[in-house]
Amino acid sequence: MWIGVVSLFPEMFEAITRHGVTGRAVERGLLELAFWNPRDYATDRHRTVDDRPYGGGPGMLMKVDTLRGALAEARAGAESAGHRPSVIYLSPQGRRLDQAGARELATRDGLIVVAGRYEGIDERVVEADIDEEWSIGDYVLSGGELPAMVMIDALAREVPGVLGHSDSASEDSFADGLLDCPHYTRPEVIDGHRVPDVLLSGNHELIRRWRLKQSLGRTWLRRPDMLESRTLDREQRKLLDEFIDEHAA
Ligand SMILES: c1cc(-c2cnc[nH]2)ccn1
Repeated sequence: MWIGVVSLFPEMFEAITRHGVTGRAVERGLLELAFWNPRDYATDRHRTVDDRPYGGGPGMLMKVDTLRGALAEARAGAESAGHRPSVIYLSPQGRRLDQAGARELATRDGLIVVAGRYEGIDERVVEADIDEEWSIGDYVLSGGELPAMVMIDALAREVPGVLGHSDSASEDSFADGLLDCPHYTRPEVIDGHRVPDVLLSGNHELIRRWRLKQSLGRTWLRRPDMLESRTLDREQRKLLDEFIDEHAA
C-alpha cells in the first residue's frame, strides 16, 4: 500500500519504517511510504513554516503556502505512482479510529496523510484539500505525527501479506470485536502464580474455548459497550453466561 506523508518531522516515522512488522512490510515492498516536508517549500531566508492566526490568540498555524506546496507534490507523487489517494488529516475533530476504520483505510487506493503541527491548519485548506479527518482519541498532542504512525501501523496490519503466521492478527480480539484474552509464557510459575492448567493440556479445542470465554468475559467486565452492538452465537452466549456465573460466585 502506498502512503504519502506530509510532515515537518519525517525522521519521526523511522519508528515505523525501520522497526517491527511495519519495518518488514516496507522492506518487502508491501508498504511504501513517501515523505514531503513543508519546510522544503519555504521561500524565505528563515524557511518559515508557521504563521499567525487571524483574530489573535496564542499559538501559530501551519503556513498555508508551504503546506499546500508539499500537499501538491504529494498528490503528484501519488499520481506518478499510479494511485488515487484519499487525503487524510489527523485531528481531534476527526472520525475516531477503530479496527473497522483501519480495515477500511487499508482498502483505499493509497493515502496521503497530513500531520499537522502548532495549533493546526487553516480551515480553508481542510475544506479544499482534505478528504477525511481522523482522530486517535480525545486528547490534544504536540502534532499529528504520532497519530499518523498509529493509524499507519493499524492499517498496515490489515494489508494482505504483512502479518505472517507468527503474528497474531488472526487471533486479535479487536479483529472480532472483543478484548484480547490473557496470555502466558515461561516460566510456568511466577511468584507462586501458575499458568492456567488448560493452557498446558495440549487440548486445542479446550484451549480455544477457554480463550474465547476469557475474551468474552473481559469484554463484559471492561467494555460492555462492545457487546451491546454484537450478536453472540450459541457457543459465545453459553461461554459468557458461564463466565458471569463464575464471576458472581
Ligand atoms: C489525532 C490528532 C491529534 C492531534 C494532532 N495535533 C494535536 N493533536 C490528536 C488526536 N488524534
